[in-house]
Amino acid sequence: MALVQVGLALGTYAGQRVAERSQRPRRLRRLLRGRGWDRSGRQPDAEADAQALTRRRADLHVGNWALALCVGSYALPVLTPAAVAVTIYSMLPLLRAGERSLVREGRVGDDAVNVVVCVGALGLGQPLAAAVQCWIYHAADVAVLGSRERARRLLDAGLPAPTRVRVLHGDTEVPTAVDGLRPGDLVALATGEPVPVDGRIECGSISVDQQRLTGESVPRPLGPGDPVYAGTLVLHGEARVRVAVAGRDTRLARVQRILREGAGHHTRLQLQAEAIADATALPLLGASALVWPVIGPSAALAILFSAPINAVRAAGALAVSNQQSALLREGVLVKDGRALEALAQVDTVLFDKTGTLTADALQVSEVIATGDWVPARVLAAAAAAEARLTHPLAQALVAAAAQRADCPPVQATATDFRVGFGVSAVIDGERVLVGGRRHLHAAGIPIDQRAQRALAAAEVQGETALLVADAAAVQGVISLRACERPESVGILHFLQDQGVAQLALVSGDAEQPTRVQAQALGLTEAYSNVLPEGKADLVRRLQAAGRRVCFIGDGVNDALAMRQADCAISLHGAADLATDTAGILLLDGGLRRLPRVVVTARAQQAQLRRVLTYWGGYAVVNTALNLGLRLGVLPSSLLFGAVFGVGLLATRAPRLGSAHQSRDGAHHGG
Ligand SMILES: Nc1ncnc2c1ncn2[C@@H]1O[C@H](COP(=O)(O)OP(=O)(O)OP(=O)(O)O)[C@@H](O)[C@H]1O
Ligand SMILES: [Zn+2]
Repeated sequence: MALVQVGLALGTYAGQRVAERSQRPRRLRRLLRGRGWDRSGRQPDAEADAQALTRRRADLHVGNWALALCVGSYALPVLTPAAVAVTIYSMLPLLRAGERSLVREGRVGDDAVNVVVCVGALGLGQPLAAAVQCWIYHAADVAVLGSRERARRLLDAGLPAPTRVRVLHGDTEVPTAVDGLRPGDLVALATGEPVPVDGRIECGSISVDQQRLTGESVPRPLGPGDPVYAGTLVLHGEARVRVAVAGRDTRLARVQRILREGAGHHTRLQLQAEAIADATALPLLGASALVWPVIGPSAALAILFSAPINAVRAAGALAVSNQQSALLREGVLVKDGRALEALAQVDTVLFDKTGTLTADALQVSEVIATGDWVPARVLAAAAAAEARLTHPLAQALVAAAAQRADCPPVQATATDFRVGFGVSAVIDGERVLVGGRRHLHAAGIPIDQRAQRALAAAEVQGETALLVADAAAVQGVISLRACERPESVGILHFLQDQGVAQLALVSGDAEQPTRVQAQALGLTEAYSNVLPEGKADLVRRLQAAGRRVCFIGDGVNDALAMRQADCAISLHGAADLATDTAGILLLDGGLRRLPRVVVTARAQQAQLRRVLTYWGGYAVVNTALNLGLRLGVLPSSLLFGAVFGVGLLATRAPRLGSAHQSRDGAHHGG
């Protein structure tokens, strides 16, 4: 009877494969047609995953029935044929996975173990054990794919998604589809409306809820000139917004794309667990065959339940995606789960100076003329040369010039920016340089005594001093002050308390201001005059000395160092997501969430370790019970099912807590 069941299972599988082969051309055609029709802009891989999830859910459904019928057949033996049939049907995906890894990849891995267990259990006349094994296989798949899908949907859920907006043509409002918006269009926004695009307010004032994008739960008042972003909501007021980008290019759309791409990554710990499972599959099968004559076929087969890789995979994926969604609700975008994993291990944190530990915006505190020019001309020339740059120094100069009545705007041409040095431009036919000492040295322009003194005077106060020169000599010194972020000192203390041994400031600025800033923050280590490649070298040196380095800074300017670091955190906000190299982005542009990220990273690591210990413990117990007490296939499979259920519940539990929190947060936000 049992052998008939095995024959039936293998026969059904073979039949299914033959039928599939004959259908393939038709499926291919359907697939091609599907591609052509798809204009929704969704990523094909996301779509494939969504389809896979639907299929796996159906498989799990069959698994449920198989389980129920097998249990039922103990009370009602007439159900046995149906139970066996449904169990065999539920087994087909496992057989296919086994065939794929064995035949196509030539690999004896966990899939092969699954097949042996299922077919073996049928052969021993224990369809229930086979059904349990199938059910766990399907449940784990659903959990993994489901958590990936959840990570993707993270931003969609509850997101205001307008379809029509009011576009202004002169003074008349024309209802237009969001898809038809173009950069430069003027859109009218009023209370209660979702912002459909990224743009700037032209007139009016509104307060917006941007919790979805930055985790900020307090409404933010905005006026003319302020940027607004798609995915936020107008809580109050009216405004006209000039569209900068719409559709697929908005910050929101880019965040969603990143989430989609990142959702597939596995953490190192997960990969390790899978590697172990794959490596132990063959020895496990061998051992089982070896002890067969001693402990009997049932116990020998039951030992194979000791490779719970599907369960480990499911628990790992759940742990990672849960933490990721909890963080996103607070405005922290984890692009890559591996960055969070690395962060848990970090013992050295390097900070960039401007915009990281200090506020983004600098203020011009003094303009000193040291040559023939008047101060206003020094500032006007500097502002003109920097006009097109986004560097914090450039923005400060431009803002300062705009505020002074005696600084009429002048035109610069042929501007050239050299990272870590400064800019040069041509103004009224004359070459002008703006930058630090390095920049002038490189251009061969001498720094005279007066300029030296002005530089030194600014730098002892911790200010960044820029030299402004024409082709022959220095014409003036502009000093800029950065305000510390109020939260910086507390956060540095927190990191020290968490056992981060080394904290240092790394800056391209001159020695004196860097040191003064570091002292003000209570940092004992500071590296100054470091160019971008130098920052990457520093990270490499520290790593060679056995350190695990986290670099926190501007994800675009410090790209080299960030790529080299074990973990990179960017405070660049989401302004330049596409070019940002950091694995973790603090979307509100501040450091306030950093402690939360560190705590979460460590919690996740601890959770993944617990998962591995839990299943490792189970493997040992199951092996011992079968070797010692000859537990057998059925009791062993029931034990497996019970341990799996408890483990899954334990992994899911924290999610309820964080979902609750976020609902509260959203409530306060409006
Ligand atoms: N736009 C600019 N205009 C003038 N000088 C500049 C500009 N950008 C950089 N510099 C010069 O290069 C130095 C290093 O700046 P850079 O932003 O590359 O380094 P950084 O390490 O990011 O600085 P920080 O630590 O202050 O953030 C500045 O102190 C300044 O002297
Ligand atoms: Zn910087």
